[in-house]
Parts: sequence; structure tokens; C-alpha cells
Amino acid sequence: MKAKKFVLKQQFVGFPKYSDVEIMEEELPPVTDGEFLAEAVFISIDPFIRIHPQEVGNVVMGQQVARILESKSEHYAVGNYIVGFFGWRTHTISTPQLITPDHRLPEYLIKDMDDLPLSLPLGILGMPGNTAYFGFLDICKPKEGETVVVSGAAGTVGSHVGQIAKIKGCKVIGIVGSESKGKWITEELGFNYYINYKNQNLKEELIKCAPEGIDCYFDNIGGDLSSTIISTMKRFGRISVCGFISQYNLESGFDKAPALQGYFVSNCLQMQGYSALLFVPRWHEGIAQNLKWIKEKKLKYRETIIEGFENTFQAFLDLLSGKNIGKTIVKV
Ligand SMILES: NC(=O)C1=CN([C@@H]2O[C@H](COP(=O)(O)OP(=O)(O)OC[C@H]3O[C@@H](n4cnc5c(N)ncnc54)[C@H](OP(=O)(O)O)[C@@H]3O)[C@@H](O)[C@H]2O)C=CC1
Ligand SMILES: CCCCCCC/C=C/C=O
Repeated sequence: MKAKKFVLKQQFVGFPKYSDVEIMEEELPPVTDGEFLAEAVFISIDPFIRIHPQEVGNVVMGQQVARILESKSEHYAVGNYIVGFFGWRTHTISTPQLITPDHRLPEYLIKDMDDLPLSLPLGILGMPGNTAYFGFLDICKPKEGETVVVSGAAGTVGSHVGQIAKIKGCKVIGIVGSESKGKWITEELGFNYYINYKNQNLKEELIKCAPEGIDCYFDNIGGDLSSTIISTMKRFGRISVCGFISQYNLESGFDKAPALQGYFVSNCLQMQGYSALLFVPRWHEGIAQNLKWIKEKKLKYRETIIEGFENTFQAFLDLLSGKNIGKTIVKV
């Protein structure tokens, strides 16, 4: 069996380039006792791939949904589907990860999907879904009637957070980079307002949409836009720092605190960053709740599906350029 894989040729500097990666072939050895051979069905494209440390020469990191083609493991049977942290590769020989180390995303068999797409364990029913669920509820602690701002609001995590905020009875404002994204989150997902940061004055629009001020900010983007949002927050506001994608492709790095200390002091704000990995012990609680909301039609999702393993890197570039709506997935 030959596997195809994307290998990191050099570290990403600035916006990623085709010359940073290379598609290679690998002849896989026979499957031995305790192992299984899995074939990628869907590969997840995520922003963390741009910033998480990776070694040159390794397969580019990432999750996939894969089908077991051959198994010498009592835990996994041929035909089972699994979520694996196998990277950008078509075939993988692995052993079941019965206990997930706390520095890795969990690997597990997919069960109880009913008629839902098998790609969802990479999005709303997986890492991004748990990032939204735990990172919003545990950190922002939203209360009914409060005003919530979500940036990256038409992305996987942001579109999910805004809907949870609506379920909790909040007023929700989404920050997006296009009119079609804004229409989707307001007309289909129930956000109260959207602000297009590319052609509107963010501060003025925030004051119009939320003259009462902002209680919770779920931050996916960082940078100047986040500084503006934080400067309009109310006393005792809570900020969940999920990501800072606006800074990921800077060549200069990102190690400066924005000059917002005055707002933190005068408005008694709280800001907390987190990694989804913190919630690995509660992983299946998050998935079960998100699945329940989908079945109750309280939670909707959208996917941008790119066909063909060879297009995996282009899918990553498109995500970093904001061309996606909802979860970006490669259908192998
Ligand atoms: N802490 C954690 O454990 C986790 C953190 N994250 C983080 O959450 C954030 C969202 O992830 P996810 O929903 O999966 O991503 P998505 O790819 O689904 O959404 C990303 C969106 O970010 C927006 N964006 C891209 N560049 C910029 C920019 N320069 N300024 C403003 N917006 C930009 C784009 O939308 P638009 O057109 O609106 O600009 C894009 O569609 C990321 O920062 C990611 O790193 C994700 C998972 C786990
Ligand atoms: C090596 C595992 C990395 C998983 C990181 C998942 C959560 C972080 C997302 C940040 O964007």
C-alpha cells in the first residue's frame, strides 16, 4: 500500500506558500498485531496548523475521519470510522489510542451519527465544536439578556458560539468579512446583527448595535479589531480568547500586549485564553450536547468542502484568506 502525504519542507514564514510543502509517497509496511490501516475520507483544515510548532520533514499535522481498511487490533474492526490525528496523508498505520495524552487531540471511533454527515466529527461535533461549547460557556459565563460579540463569526467556531449565545437568550453581534457571511449568520443562524469589518466602521457600528455596551466578547481574531471591541465593553465584561487569526501570518511575530490596560482597570474586565485540549476530559460531554442541539434544530452548520487530496494545501490557503464559510474540509 502506498500512502500520499504532505510533508513540511520549510517553516511557514508570513503567508504560507506552495514551496513550504511537498507531496510525497510512502510505501507502508504490512499491518502487524495490535495495528490497523486506515484510509482518509475527510481531512480537517484548521487555523492552528499555521501556528502550532511542527518539524520540517514531518507530515503536516491535522485531524481526519478515516475508514479502517485492515485491522489486527481487537478494538477497531474493518469498516469502522475513526477520528484520528494522522495529519495530511491518505493512508495511515496506527494503533488505537486508548488513553489520549493531554498534548494531543483525542482519537476515537465514530458512533451514533444517525443520518448526519461523517465529516461533522471534524467540525461542529468535534474539536471546533468543543472549542465553541466549552470556551464560550465556561469562560464567558453568559447570562440571559446579555450582549455578546463574536469575531470570526461565520467560521466554524464563531458561527457555533453565536448560536449557543442565542440558545442562552443573549443578544448577539457577529463580526465578519463579507456581506454573504453576514447574511448567513443573521438570516439563517439568528444572530441579531452583523458588522462587516472590511467596509464598515467597527466602533460606530458597535455603538449603534449595542448602545448598552458589551458583556461578553468571544475573540477569534485578535489584533486591532479586538482592541476596538474590548474598548466598548461594559463593567465586569468577560473575554474568551480563542484565537488571533488576524496575526497568524505576520512575519514579525506576535508577542506584544495591546495597550488596553486602561479599559481593563476602569471596567474591571476579565480575559482568559484557553486551548481546546484543556477540555479533553470532558470531550464527549461537549459532543453529546452539540449533537442534541443539532437534533433539536437549535444548532445549524455549514461546510466548505474541497474535493481531492492534492487540493489540501489550497484549502488551507483559502481558509487563511477568509474564502471559507463554516468548516473547511477536504474530501479525499
Ligand atoms: N483555542 C483553541 O483551542 C482553538 C482556537 N481556534 C481558533 O479559533 C479561531 C477560529 O477558528 P475556526 O472557526 O476553526 O476557523 P475558520 O477557518 O472556520 O474561520 C476563520 C475565519 O477567520 C476570519 N479571518 C481570517 N483572517 C482574518 C483576519 N486577518 N482578520 C479577521 N478575520 C479573519 C475569516 O473570516 P472573515 O471573512 O470573516 O474574515 C475566516 O473565514 C482561529 O483563531 C483559531 O485559531 C480554533 C480551534 C481551537
Ligand atoms: C498538537 C495538537 C494541537 C491541537 C491544537 C488544538 C487546539 C488549538 C487551536 C488553536 O487554534
